[in-house]
Amino acid sequence: MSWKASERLMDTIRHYANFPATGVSLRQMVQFGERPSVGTLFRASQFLAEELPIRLAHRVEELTNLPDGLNEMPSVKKVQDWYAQSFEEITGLPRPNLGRDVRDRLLNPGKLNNGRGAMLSEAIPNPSIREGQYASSPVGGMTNGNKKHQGARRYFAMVDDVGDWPPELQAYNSKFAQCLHKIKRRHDGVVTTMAQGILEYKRRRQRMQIDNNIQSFLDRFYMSRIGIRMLIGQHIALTDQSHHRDPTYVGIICTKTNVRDLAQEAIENARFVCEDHYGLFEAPKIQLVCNPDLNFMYVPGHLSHMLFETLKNSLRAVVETHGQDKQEFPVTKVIVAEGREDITIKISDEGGGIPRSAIPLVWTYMYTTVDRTPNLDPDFDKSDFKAPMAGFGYGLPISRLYARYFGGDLKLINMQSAVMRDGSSQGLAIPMRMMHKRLKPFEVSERKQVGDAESMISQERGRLMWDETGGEL
Ligand SMILES: Nc1ncnc2c1ncn2[C@@H]1O[C@H](COP(=O)(O)OP(=O)(O)OP(=O)(O)O)[C@@H](O)[C@H]1O
Repeated sequence: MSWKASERLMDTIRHYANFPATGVSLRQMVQFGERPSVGTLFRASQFLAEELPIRLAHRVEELTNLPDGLNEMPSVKKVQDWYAQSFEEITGLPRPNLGRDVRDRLLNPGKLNNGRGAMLSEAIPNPSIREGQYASSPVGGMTNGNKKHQGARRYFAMVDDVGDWPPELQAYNSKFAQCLHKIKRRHDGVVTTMAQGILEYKRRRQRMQIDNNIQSFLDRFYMSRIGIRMLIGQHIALTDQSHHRDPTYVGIICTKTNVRDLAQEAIENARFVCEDHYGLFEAPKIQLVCNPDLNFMYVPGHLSHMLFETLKNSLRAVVETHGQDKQEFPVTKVIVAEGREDITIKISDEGGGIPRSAIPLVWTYMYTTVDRTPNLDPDFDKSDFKAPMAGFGYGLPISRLYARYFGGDLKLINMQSAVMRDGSSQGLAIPMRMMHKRLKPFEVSERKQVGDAESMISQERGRLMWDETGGEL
């Protein structure tokens, strides 16, 4: 029998939705170091045991209140049930009964930092996000900028670790991590199931596109999901100390993410999917220009996702513009620029670009130029799921959320053009192309330049310490 939320549970969820979420900065996440102690992990578990239900409750509330019958779509209801069920599991997990001395010790920051522990300075707001851009207002009208509340709970707190901790702490830590693991699995299919829900809605209402309301709901919803999964993934990885880990990792954050290696891997994956999809002997080539020693602190999984999605788009555009039966395709270029403050990855292809009128649409969910959206059957998010070449219209908007999540951005610079048969005007120098594209897009297309879309992923380096999204996630 399928799970169903009781009225009592829904009441509790409504209560939690009154509280604002507390943002956690990347810097706080890496303060745990490679091997956090039982006490420190326990404090983090306590924080998450409150924070995650608050975030989940916001999502349940939002899903319940979706307009125009979207909340009634079977797939939307399914997602809502997942959130409610996960809420129930976390809040229902029995906490250990701790003696006074243990509780005091947990609050004692230890000897680090002159006895003040490793307390962190305030996170600064995420520069890529306007205040409240992805925030939903808590039901009771409290604002997200509720500093008093935010200051009261801390994700990272170093505790006095001299001596042993009672076994209940360790047992709770691993129970909590197991619970998070199960939740993470349950939510694997959220993006695709929501996509299915939007499809159901579009069919039912005979809509071609979704409106602004739904678009901003989805932006908030997926951004929140990135935050929740980041916290869950990080906590599971920190708790799992069973195997010897790479010393450059703190949880799922790599303090030395090597951009070239990641880009190379994404190129191979995207080319492989492209060959497979179009039945090509060899996918169009991709040239990578990157300093091999370029490292920065980041979540490698996020960067891989953005690169893979944008590269797939470029390859698809190149193949479809020039024809599947071509022997040689124009080379797509991936150029990684290392500035003092930013790392920018520019992907330029010669795949025909995007009509100007469609540019605003590429950022909307479910906009795709693929004729037939791949079938979304309920089990397709299982591990044998093969990444499709394209078709959901999720690649760009979700990748941009990933970029913004830690203060970066993803931009598309477009120069739509007809393909010149002789290909004579290829190969304009990049700085010029940039200038043309930014300042005089029409002039470029009048020249019928064969050089078409650029995706730019940028991330600020070095100072990655802001709140996930200024508090809401
Ligand atoms: N480099 C590009 N050149 C030309 N058109 C592009 C390029 N990148 C994206 N587009 C257009 O933007 C649309 C939306 O892209 P997006 O990545 O969001 O979705 P998709 O590729 O269609 O599907 P998926 O969700 O599976 O990635 C594409 O269908 C395509 O028409």
